[in-house]
Parts: sequence; structure tokens; C-alpha cells
Amino acid sequence: MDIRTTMVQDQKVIDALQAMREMDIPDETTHRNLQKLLKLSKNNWALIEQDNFSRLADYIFESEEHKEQGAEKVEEVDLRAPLKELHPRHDWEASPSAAFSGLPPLKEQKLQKHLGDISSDATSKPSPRSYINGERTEHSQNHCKEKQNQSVSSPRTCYHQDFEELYHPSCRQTVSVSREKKSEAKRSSDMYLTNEKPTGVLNSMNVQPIVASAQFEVPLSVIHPSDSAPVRTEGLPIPNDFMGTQTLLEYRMPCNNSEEKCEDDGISDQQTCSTASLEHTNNPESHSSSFEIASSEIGQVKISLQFNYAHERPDFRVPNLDALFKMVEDKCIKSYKIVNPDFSIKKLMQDFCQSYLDAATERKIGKGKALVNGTPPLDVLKKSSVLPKANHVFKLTILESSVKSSLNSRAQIPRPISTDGLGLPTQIIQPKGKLLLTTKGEKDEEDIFSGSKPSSSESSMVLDQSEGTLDGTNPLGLVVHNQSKCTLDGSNSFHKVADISKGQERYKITVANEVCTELLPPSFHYIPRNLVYQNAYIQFPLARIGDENCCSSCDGDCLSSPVPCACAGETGGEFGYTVEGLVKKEFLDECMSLCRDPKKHSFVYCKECPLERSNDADLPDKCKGHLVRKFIKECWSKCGCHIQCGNRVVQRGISRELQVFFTREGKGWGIRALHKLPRGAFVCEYVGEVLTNTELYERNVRNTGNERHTYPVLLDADWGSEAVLKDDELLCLDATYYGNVARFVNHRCFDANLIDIPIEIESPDHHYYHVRMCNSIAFFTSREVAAMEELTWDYGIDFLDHNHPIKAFQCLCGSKGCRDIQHSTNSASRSNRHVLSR
Ligand SMILES: C[S@@+](CC[C@H](N)C(=O)[O-])C[C@H]1O[C@@H](n2cnc3c(N)ncnc32)[C@H](O)[C@@H]1O
Repeated sequence: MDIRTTMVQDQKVIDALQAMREMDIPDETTHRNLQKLLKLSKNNWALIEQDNFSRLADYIFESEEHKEQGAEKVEEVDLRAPLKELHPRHDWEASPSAAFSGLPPLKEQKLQKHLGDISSDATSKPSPRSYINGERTEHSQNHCKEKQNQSVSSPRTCYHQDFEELYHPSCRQTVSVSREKKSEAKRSSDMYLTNEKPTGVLNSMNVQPIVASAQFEVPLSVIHPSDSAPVRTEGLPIPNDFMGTQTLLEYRMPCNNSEEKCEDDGISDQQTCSTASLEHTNNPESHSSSFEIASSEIGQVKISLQFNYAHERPDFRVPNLDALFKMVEDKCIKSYKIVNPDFSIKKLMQDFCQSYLDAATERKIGKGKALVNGTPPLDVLKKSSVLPKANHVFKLTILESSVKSSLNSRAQIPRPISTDGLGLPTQIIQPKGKLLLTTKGEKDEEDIFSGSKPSSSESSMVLDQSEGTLDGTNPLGLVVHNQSKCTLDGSNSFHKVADISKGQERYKITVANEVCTELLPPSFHYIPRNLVYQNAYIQFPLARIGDENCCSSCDGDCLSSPVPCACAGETGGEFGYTVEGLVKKEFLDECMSLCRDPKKHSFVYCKECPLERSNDADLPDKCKGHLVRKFIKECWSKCGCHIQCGNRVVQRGISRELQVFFTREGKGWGIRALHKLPRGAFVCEYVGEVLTNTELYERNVRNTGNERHTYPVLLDADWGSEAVLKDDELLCLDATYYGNVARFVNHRCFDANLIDIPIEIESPDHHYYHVRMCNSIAFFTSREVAAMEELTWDYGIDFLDHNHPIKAFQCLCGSKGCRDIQHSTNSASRSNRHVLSR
């Protein structure tokens, strides 16, 4: 061996000792094991050196472990298994979990124990102050800089890595700590005399109790305010290692049981403290939490959460993250009455990030207050929601336009309640006559999907997707969760089911997508009948059905009787249906005339109009009038006839083969029938959850999701005939979460082929026709409809009503009489607009 080789080797030994010292391994132990390892590997320094001497560290851990157990088997470790143990650094970065997966459990535990010890030390001396002072962040910054120096990858390496650990499903339950991290953890152990733990101490089942506090695998040590940048309490600029200008927003939540602590933390914000105490009133444990949000102008948002118990928890075990999510989801569902079957904490976090970005970039909610006032983004969102001025009152069903356009008293879809990709404001009816508009992400026009471009509704993480690459990651290395495959039951088995009703209808309702084959309808619960959500007042005593309202003496089929029974009374002594089960021509014509030419018909006026009350509770305007609807009364349970009686059409359910299909025009999903439908044919009811308007309001306040399409229908039939309707009598149907195939019916301004007719079943109360027991809004064909022709309904939106606080969706109905003249390229629609305006 020449002198140079010796010198080089000496240097290697020094490096090895140094690396092991950083992990608290005494020189003597290192020496002893290094010798053995050199012997075993036939002086293969390349292997030993690799990955910051990780091979050596593993060997020492195992060796020491075996020693403790009195075994001497370490020599059998297979050094020829490079993939098992020796991951090149870039491999590890690409998949941190993989870096550890090859380690035997023993080593894994050892490592966890090692880090756990460090962490336990740390947590034994909690120092809340350290969380927001410069000490932690300084360290963190160094940490990141070191990482950068050691890495050949981009300055975003740190960010990538930790974010991936946080989000990548495959990394969630796996230890993702490299030797390097381990070294850093120890090297920086002084720093952990605060609340902070090294990243990576979490995860993995089957580990020793390690820390006395829980935290997500977070970017705490990764996102750092710059040394040089001026330090702000809330919006901390982050140096270039996080690309562009960044902001770190740190919010310390609970001050728990000590006012002192609040002061200590230097957080004077009253709200913050009170939030905290609220959070903790019922909790006997002493703990505190905080979260940090960091973002960059290129759209990265990172959230870190920390929750610290002040007391030791010897029973502490790192939970499985999926199980944890599930627990929180269950809790949220119960506590906040969340009904969205899709609700997921992961998505919530995504929304959180999105909202943060929106707030930070002043997209929708104004001046990015989150950055200057240090208020948590969710609060910011609430506060920044645009409240209308007093005269900007909410017109629930566009009453003015209802009168103008004949839609009074019709069940209507209120202006799209859409926090959607179209960037529409959310329409929210406040209980006492206030309208709250919230706004959402500014994906606007670019989200109007056409051709094969999926909509944001089907792809709630469309932002990520738009930035994504084909392999499912975006340029930032974030994992893209493809929501477009979400299915009705939350699984990916939708294609196999091929019946969105899941057998609840007489005929299968298939799904077809010739435009974008991968895309499936958004998730919802299929229900064939209305459900009462909670408070809707719809009690109906059977005793109220008198003899004059039923035909108890009938038998078999009422329609075949030479004299119409009492049930035909509502339709002028004639049944509304033909023996073929179609709505009679005269009746249908009259219904259509009511819709198309309301001025020819009479109105009723409320004493105190719920619509006006919802506009201004204190000083409501006079009722502008409601059209008197025509009903069909079907035979009821008190009737003597058979279920196959010809006057029981709607209650027997869907009797046509329907299909949900993806429209080519960009309207999202629509419905069509597989066979030709004659005029007057029953297609389906509009089914959903029956909510009071107050409940709808609350629901919409809660839901600030990215729904592109909305599904609520106001139920205002016969209001005028009532004295005064209370708030809990003001009802609507919301098919967003629970609904039937009708939720896919799209709007058409002119010549829609469906018409809605109220059907009385089991209730003579017209103002509740829609919800009383089985009463319903039913769709019938207004003309003959060809097989596979889209079935459409006129929602009654007045696209010309520019005073309406809610902007309607851009109509793509394509009809000659499209009322959305602002967007329509159809010259006919412009010239006809007065004639066709409904
Ligand atoms: C009741 S949903 C209809 C089903 C919806 N297309 C879907 O994919 O779930 C109402 C929503 O569909 C869209 N929509 C319905 N008719 C439309 C039309 N004529 N033009 C554009 N979008 C339409 C709007 O986003 C509206 O908020």
C-alpha cells in the first residue's frame, strides 16, 4: 500500500468516525466495527462510504443489538444486496420510503429508538416560545442549506422530499428517515430542546414509544424564514430555497390553560387566544397546537400541524395515518353534520391549501388579508366573503324575474350555487334575510371543459392536475391525486356497477362517456325518494286525508272505471293520465302555457312573502305574486285501487331506460333515454334532501368545495295560498349529496323537452306538494323525444337579470332561443329574446 493510499484511507476513517460521532456512536465502537466491515467487504470502501456511511451505521446498530442479545451473527449480513440497503441518494429522494423498506425490522426499531430518545429528551423540556422565535427557524434553515449543499438536485429538494413524505400515500406509513436525517437529528439535538422533533420520527407501526407529542411529518424544519429577510410575526418571507417569494404564516392555536403562555408566545391576538380556550375547555389534558402555512408564488402551499401534550403519555404510539384520517373524518361528520359522502380530510387539506393560495393571491376574496393579519385562512375566508349591501338582497327564486318570466311558483333551481370552477359566487340564503356570497378559486373560464377536458367538479384537485405531468406528479414533485375516478360509492368500481341507482330503480341507469372515457360522474348517494335532512317541517297526519281526497271504495284500476273517482277531483273531474300512463294532452298544454306565457294566468299573493323576507327580513317588500300551479293527484294508500292503477304513475317509479352521459357541449353530465319517448311520458322525479332554507344556507357556508355543478331546487309552490310561512317551512330540495338521476338534467332555455309537474301523493297540502310524504316534482316529456336525445329542462334562469347578486352559469344550451345573450353567438336568440324570455 503506498503512502497516498494510506492517506486517503486515513481520511476515510476520519470521515467514518465523524459520521458516526454525529450519531453518538463512540469512536471505539466505530473503529471496532469498521475493521470488521472492511474485512467482510474486502476493503470495499465504496460500499461503506456510500450514503454517508449508512452501511457502517447499520452494521454498528446490528452488531450492537446482537451483542446485547449475545449473538455474533452480524457477519452474515449480505453486503451484496445493494438495493436492499444502499440506496443511492437520488433514489432515496425519489422515494424516501423505499430507502427504508429494505431494512430489517430490528434496524428500523433501533433507528426509531435512537431518534425517539432524542425526541423524548426534547419533549421533556418543552419551550413553547421556541416555536415562534428565531432559534428554530435558524436551525431549520441551516438544515435545509446543508441538504442543498449535499444534494445535486434543485434547491427545492428539501421541499420536495418532505412534501412527498407528507402526501405520498406510499410514504405515509413508512419510516422515511435517511441516515443523513438521522445524523442531522442528532447533530441538531440541541435544537430539539424545544418542542420540535426531527422530521421523520413519526410513522411506522410497530415502533417503540418515541415521543410525547404527535405531529405530522411536517415541513417544520424545512420551511424557514430567511436570516436576512425582515422577520414578521405572521407573514415571513422565505428565502429562495423555496422558489420565488414565499410566505410563512404561523398560527399558534391554543393557549390552553395558561394565559401566561399566550403572552409568552408573544401572541396578543385576542381572537387567537379565545379560539384556543374554546378549543380546550373540555379537555382535561394540557396541550397546545399550532400550525404553519407556507406558500410560494408558484403555488406551493405547505401546512404543518403540531399538537403537543404537556404531559408525558407513556402509552403514546404512532398511529396509522389512514386510521387517523378516518377518525378525524368520522368526528367531523358527526360534529359538523357533514353529509358529503366524499368528505375526506385529505381533500380538506387540499382545499385548505387552495383557499390559502386564493387568499394569498387575492384571487377572489380581496386583498390577501391572510398575509397581513395573521388570521388563519379559514377565518380569512369567512371574513372576506363578500357580503352584499343592504339593497343587494337575495332573490331566492328570482321573484322579479319569476313574475316577468313566468316562473313563479315553479320549483326552480336557484341560480347556480356554485363555488365552482366557473368562479361563480356561492349563493347562500341566510336565515334572516341576508345573503352571503362566497367566492372560490379563479379557475373560471379555463375550467369550462369541452371535448376531453375534465371539469373541475370531477376533478376537485384540478389545480394540481393542470400542473401535473403524465406520471401523476407535478413539476413540484407533488403527488397528484386523480379525483376524476371518484365514484358514486367512493370506490373505483363504478364501471362494474354500471347502474347509478344501484338497483334501486326498476331499470338500470347506465353511464356513458364517449367524450372522456376515463371520467365518471361525481360521487353522490343515490336515493329513489326524497329524504328529510333534518328540520324540514313535513309532518303529515294520514287523518287529514278525508274521503273527498281518496277513493277507498275503488278496486283495481281507477282509470277503467266509467265514472272518475274522487282522486280526479284535483284535475277537474278528469284524470290527469291516459290509460297509456301519459299526461293528457289538455293538461300538458295548460302546464306548458303556464310556463311559457305566465302573464295569461293568475297569481296568488303571500301576506308575507318568504322570498321578500329572505331579501330583507326587517322590511320585506310586498309579494310580487306566485303562479298557481296545476297538480296531478295520484291515488293514495287510503285508496282501494291496485298499485297498477292507471292513476299511480309517478309513485311506481322510473319506467324508461335512462342513461347518464357526458355532454359534448361542456355542460358536464346530462341524461337521455335509450328509446324514443312519447309526449307526456313520465321520466323521473326530482329527488334530493329536503332542507329548510336555513339548513341550505348553513350547508353552503360549510361547503366551500370546488363543485362546478349545483343541484338545489327551491320549493315554492302555492306559497301564496298560505297565511305566513315560517322559516322552517321554506323548503328546498338539494340533490348535491343525496339525489336521483334527475340531478343530471341540464338546462335548456327554449324548447326544453321536459316539464316539471307537481304530483300530489298522500298529501292535499299544495304548498308542500314537493315534500309531503311522497309528493314530488315529476318530469314529463313536453314533446316526443328521440332515442338518445338529451333530456333538458328550463331552469327558469333570467340571464338578463343583471341585478341578481348571483351570476348564472354561462349557458351552453345551444337552443335558438338561448336567453344567455351575452354569451350566445346565436343571432336568433338575440332577436327573439323578448318573446322567449320566460
Ligand atoms: C343540476 S346540474 C346538471 C348536471 C350537471 N351537468 C352535472 O354534470 O352534474 C346543474 C349544473 O349543470 C351545468 N349546466 C346545466 N345546464 C347547463 C347549460 N345549459 N349550459 C351550461 N352548463 C349547464 C351548470 O354547471 C349547472 O350548475
